[in-house]
Amino acid sequence: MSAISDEEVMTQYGGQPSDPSRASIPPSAEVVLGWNNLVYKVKTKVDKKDHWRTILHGITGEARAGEAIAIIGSSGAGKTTLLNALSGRIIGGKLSGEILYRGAPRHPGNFKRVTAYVQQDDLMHPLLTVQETLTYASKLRLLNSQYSASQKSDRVNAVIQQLRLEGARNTRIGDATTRGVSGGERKRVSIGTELLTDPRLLFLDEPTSGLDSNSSELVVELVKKISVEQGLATLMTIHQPSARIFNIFDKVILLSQGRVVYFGPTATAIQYFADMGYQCPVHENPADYFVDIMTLDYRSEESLAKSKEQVKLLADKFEEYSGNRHRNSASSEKGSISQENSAEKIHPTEKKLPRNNWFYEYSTLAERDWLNALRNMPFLSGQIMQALFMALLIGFMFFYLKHDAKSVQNRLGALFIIAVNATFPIVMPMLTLYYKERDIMLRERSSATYRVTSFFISKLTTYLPIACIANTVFFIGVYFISRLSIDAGKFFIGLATFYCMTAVSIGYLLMIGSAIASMEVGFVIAPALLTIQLLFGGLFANPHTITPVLRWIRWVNPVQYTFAAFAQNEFSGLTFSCDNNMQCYQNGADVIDAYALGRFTIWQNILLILMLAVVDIVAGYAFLRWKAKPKHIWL
Ligand SMILES: Nc1ncnc2c1ncn2[C@@H]1O[C@H](COP(=O)(O)OP(=O)(O)OP(=O)(O)O)[C@@H](O)[C@H]1O
Repeated sequence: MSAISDEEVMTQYGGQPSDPSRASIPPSAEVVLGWNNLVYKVKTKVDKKDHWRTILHGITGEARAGEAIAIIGSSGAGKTTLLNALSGRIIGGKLSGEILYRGAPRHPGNFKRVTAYVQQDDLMHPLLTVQETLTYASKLRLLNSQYSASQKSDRVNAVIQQLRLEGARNTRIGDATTRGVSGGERKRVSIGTELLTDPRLLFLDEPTSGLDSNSSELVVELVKKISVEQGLATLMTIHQPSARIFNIFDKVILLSQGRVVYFGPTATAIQYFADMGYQCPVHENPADYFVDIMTLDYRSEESLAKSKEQVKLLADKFEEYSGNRHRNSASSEKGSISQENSAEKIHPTEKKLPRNNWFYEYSTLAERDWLNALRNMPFLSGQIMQALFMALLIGFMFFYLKHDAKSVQNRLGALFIIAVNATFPIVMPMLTLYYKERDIMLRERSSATYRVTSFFISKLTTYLPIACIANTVFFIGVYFISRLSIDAGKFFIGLATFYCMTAVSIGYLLMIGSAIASMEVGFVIAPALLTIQLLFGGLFANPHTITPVLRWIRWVNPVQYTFAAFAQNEFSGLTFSCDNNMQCYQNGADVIDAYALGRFTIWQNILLILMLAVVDIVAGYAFLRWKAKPKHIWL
């Protein structure tokens, strides 16, 4: 990392940049992105009436190849909104104006291919190493028609080298609970996954937030260097950069209250403000000084009015300076009056992007999912340990069932608990995993990385076998310790029924996790619905006696079908010895009749369970598709 002394920094503002990598971009460099008179409004409520609040007021500018531009402003100035508008990621509200990519209107599908967006929070798989993260990203994002496997691997190595990640190559990403790479390295991996595709435009939202000054400087320096080397146009929002970081940028957009107060070379910013009477003190960080003079001062009514006036004056002066004032205000008016004429447009369907074939995508995702699952020891051991523990507990609770009258209740109890064990212990831990992975998927999908189907099927084919393995341990344990019918046919039919119930639970968790955006809400709804399944499962209340208003629940209750199948399977052919003078069930058929569990045959019950599994899985997929659908406003 090249070190710049503070004095050098100070002298550079008025003079020539000293580092060749920071040389000004030639004016002949291609304009990669141009934007003209961007106006963005959102609907808010004022005194219970709808009111359109303008967030961006007619913003104009351009980004050239090789140029790194900082968007600076105080909190709420509109930095992220501007970045999102330029990168095509605005959701809701009305956006008008013009954005051109290499002089032509953008097409959502094509634009995504040439842009990279690094979000503020780095959502990545914590158990994968840096190398694995980048390798899977390269497999998923680079087209097989353009890159061979070895070229993909070369690309990963090049990015690791460019972003100085060699030392962390084999370190896991980590998260709040597992130690992994440092914050700076994590940010660089995030940037690396975006750079793999060799984009023409790079957007970064607050890439230095949460990093110490050295890591922040390294991130910005590397981004600048890569921009120059690859002819990338880079735009990043940044909150009060240090003087050294400020100096790395070629240009700066100073935003206040959604208006541009300055857009131009970083090197001339000090002089520009000095000419207006705002001289940055010699030892003050210019970025701090600029943010200071363009921030509203809420300490008193008087100071607020004064600062508002100052911001207005600065923005007006800049409009005058840039020669855009007349055009901007005229079009801005037009934008605010005419909704119909605004360029607001939501593209529900994007032009089809070239993609790798479905099976390649699926197998890459499934490989990544299995790797993550096998490394997730707390989860895996938790699943197996709970299966073992519950098998022992329930097995010994109903230890060595006999064939007397008392065994009927115990047999029913054991069968019901087996059915229930395919619900809560499967759904709750896997739902936590699914929520995390779904969010990573939504992030990765926003860069058009892969299809929703390949993600969804990959999850299904990872979760289901893991749940079935844990459930097999449980089933074998309970079955033989409690000594349910020792008959191979009955054992395997019972196990098959149990697997079907497990499939319903996996479908159910995928449905809840896809339909309900918030994990907190999902964690309230999922157990509540499972409890209803349990209550109406056929053991606590006889289905025939339940009030007709609630009786329909049995039709959609997999626990009831599972319990009925288990009971028929277990009780068929059993006879019970009754004590003298005691009323009791003579045989299994009496039990099935008494509990109204014989409405459907075993195979019909299994079919109904499978149908419910399919309904849950299809509904889960439909919800996820709907969630993953881009809802961006496009210009
Ligand atoms: N969809 C929206 N609905 C309502 N208000 C919005 C919306 N989008 C942005 N805003 C408002 O616009 C202003 C600018 O938001 P933006 O996130 O762009 O600010 P920022 O400069 O990035 O701030 P920070 O540095 O705090 O992230 C804020 O006051 C924000 O509340």
